[in-house]
Amino acid sequence: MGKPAEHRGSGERPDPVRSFNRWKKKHSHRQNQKKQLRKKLKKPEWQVEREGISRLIQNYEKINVNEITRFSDFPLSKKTLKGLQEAQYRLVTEIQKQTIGLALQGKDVLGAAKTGSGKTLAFLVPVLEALYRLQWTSTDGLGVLIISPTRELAYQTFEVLRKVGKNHDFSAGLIIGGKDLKHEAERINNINILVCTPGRLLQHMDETICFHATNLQMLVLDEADRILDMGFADTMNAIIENLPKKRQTLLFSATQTKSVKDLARLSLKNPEYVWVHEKAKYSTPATLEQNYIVCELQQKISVLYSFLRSHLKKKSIVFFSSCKEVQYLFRVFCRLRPGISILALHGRQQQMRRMEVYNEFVRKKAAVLFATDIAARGLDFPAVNWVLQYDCPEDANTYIHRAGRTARYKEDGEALLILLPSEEKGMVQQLLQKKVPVKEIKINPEKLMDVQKRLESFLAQDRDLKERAQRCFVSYIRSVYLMKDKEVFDVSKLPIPEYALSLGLAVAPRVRFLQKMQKQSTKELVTHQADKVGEPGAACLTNDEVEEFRAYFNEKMSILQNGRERRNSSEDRLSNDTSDEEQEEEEEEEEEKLGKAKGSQIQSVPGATEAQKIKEVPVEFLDRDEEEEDGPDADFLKVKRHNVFGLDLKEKNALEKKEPSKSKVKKKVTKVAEAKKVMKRNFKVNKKITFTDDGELVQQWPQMQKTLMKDTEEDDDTGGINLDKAKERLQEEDKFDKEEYRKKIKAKHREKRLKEREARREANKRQAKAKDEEEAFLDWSDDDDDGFDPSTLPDPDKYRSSEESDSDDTEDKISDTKKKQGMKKRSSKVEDEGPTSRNRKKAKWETLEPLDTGLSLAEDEELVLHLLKSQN
Ligand SMILES: Nc1ncnc2c1ncn2[C@@H]1O[C@H](COP(=O)(O)OP(=O)(O)OP(=O)(O)O)[C@@H](O)[C@H]1O
Repeated sequence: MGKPAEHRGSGERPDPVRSFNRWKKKHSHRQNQKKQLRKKLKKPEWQVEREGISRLIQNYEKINVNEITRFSDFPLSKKTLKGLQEAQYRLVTEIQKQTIGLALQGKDVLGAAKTGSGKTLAFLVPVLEALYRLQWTSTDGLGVLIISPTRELAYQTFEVLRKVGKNHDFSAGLIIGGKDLKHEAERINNINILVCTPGRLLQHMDETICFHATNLQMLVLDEADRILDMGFADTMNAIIENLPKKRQTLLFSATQTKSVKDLARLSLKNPEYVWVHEKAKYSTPATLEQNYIVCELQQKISVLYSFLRSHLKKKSIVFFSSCKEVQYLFRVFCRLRPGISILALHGRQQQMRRMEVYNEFVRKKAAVLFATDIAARGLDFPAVNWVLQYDCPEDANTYIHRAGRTARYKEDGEALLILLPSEEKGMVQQLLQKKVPVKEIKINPEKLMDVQKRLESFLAQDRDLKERAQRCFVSYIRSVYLMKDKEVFDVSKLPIPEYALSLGLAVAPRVRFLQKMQKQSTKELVTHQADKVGEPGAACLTNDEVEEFRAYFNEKMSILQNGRERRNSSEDRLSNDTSDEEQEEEEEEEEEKLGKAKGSQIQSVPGATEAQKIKEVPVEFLDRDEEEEDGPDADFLKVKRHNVFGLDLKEKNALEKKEPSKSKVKKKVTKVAEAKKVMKRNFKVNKKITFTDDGELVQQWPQMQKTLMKDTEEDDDTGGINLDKAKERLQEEDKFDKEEYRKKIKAKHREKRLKEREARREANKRQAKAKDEEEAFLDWSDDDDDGFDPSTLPDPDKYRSSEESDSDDTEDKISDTKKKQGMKKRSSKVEDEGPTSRNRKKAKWETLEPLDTGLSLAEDEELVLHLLKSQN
């Protein structure tokens, strides 16, 4: 093949193998020559890299934001671009487009963009490029510090960094606490890019000897406004003190801080402020549908349950205001079995558990995550359909971050906010001001499932769960009480007893801070009134004014009074800080006084069943099959589009107000009135009676007064405490007790003497029998001598005191006396023995106190004479 036909026949065909070998030789020679030439011309790798870097730096100035659509349009290193491509990031988002260029140019940047818009890459790409530019190595130490407000967010950022930076040679570390500090300290010095939480970082700055940040090139604050707010202020100040002033700083958040003070603290140099959605109509993603419902506090659990039942195939996050709420409701909902897997994430969990939950929720397709605000910022759980804000967020910014856990990067999502009637006005106003488009929707009352009874039964069976419910109760009320925005959060408007019932608690636990608040407001009121009275020319209070004051006071204090009433139940006592019992007692005393001052204004807690009735009005009980699917319940919130039933919760509540239930119109009963009622009926409250073995009745509580004074009956009718009378009565009681005690002791002594006499008589009889018996006894005493231990002897002092204190021990003491008599006998035997042994025994006995037989002197003498006689 390949040769002309005429040559074939002639036989001069060249050998193809030979010609190939010839060609091969030539070719390889040429290749070798080329190689050698290239080798001569080739620059070292570092040099090539450096040249590449300088080309990149030159291109930084040429970056034109308008021309950028892809990451590759930026002058980025091949290693970074490769990492981005491998992670499927090609097109840039708006915040990435606008900030990466500025950051590459070495400027300080404040970047703000809606949730889920890709801020993480907007700072990670410049981070990698910054160190690449400087050809950073592990020996150069810490080059970039990325601070996140929560452990989960730091972990997530670290994971993204690992993904996009995998082609670089830098070392990256995650320092978030919950792990061994020593273990971290060993590695921290080799880390080039450190992702951390503020607290743990400061701990290392303080405690890890070799750790320093003197070479730091860049500081990144993710969720900057959160990190710079009051909660982290001190920690951040301390961290910043340890950082070099000459560095680049990047701040990112969906809700940006503009506080000049904060920025000055961070020593930013002419920062570039980039708020990509500043001119957008809304501050939340366009793909996020946002609604709110208004419902009573006591209905919330049922609303949540009904919501979950109607979204069984969705992925949702439910936000609560406190860890203890999450802890309790997580347990309760697991028991309620709504038909969807439930997870809980809060700050009181162990770090390992937090990570497990985080990863589990990332993996799940349909699940619900009960979380506190630690999950509100930055977390990027994939494909979350719903965000339900069970408790009203602290402010509009918190709302934006929470809601932003759904509808991320071009995805759809829905957010539902549950508001109490008292929170609605203030919160909705704030949201609208922040350009958050929220609409009110209604719950379909027919789909609302009441779970209170089930909760009650869970709590009746499980004491631990009950305690959790109590903690949840206090914790929620405290969270409302501590909120800064008093226009939205008014603790005095919370229906406390009804809320307790809705958690399954029959009695609302005591809430100490409310009591303190009560005291404070009382003081304020009193001073206010006193000022009024003290004013020159101020008229004395009229009856109307007194009534007005009462009404005002009543309204303000009703919650606190309810709390105090409940506190009387010892079983349901729940103290927030149980450290100071005395103080508690003082407080109780003061409150007693306060109670007296308030007189008949004290409002009683509505009975459990009554409150339940009120609560149950708008709720329909639907006993549904646990395993029911999405279908039948799916229209739980559909009424947002059409209020098909023409009746919403608000209207129902209004109806309720028009036709108040019996419990509502019921006259308020004061403690005094209740006590009088009880007395009239001649009841004895809280009386504990036990029966002795002989069937005798013994009243254990309240302790019976033994010295009944004649005027007791009269006194009781007057109500209150007459201190003088009480004192007298106590003294009388004291005398009576002493007298009784003396009698008891005398009787005991008498009994003892009789027994002794009896014993002596017996002994006389026996002596008369024979001397042999006596010798036998003495022999036994001698045999036992070696094993004798003086410590077994009764302590005469003890004997005396115990004799006085406990009559039940009489028998033992008598036997002790007998032993002592035995000892006396033994000692007389010792007299008969040789000098050495006698001395030894003596040494033993010398340590003993003179024995007290418990007999009178005459009787003792008689006994001794008798014994001597019998020995002779
Ligand atoms: N250029 C991109 N191309 C494709 N996906 C991207 C890009 N940038 C970011 N994403 C994806 O968008 C999602 C949201 O990104 P990111 O978590 O950075 O948002 P964020 O703005 O920081 O949100 P938040 O304000 O809630 O913290 C992530 O899943 C991320 O992988």
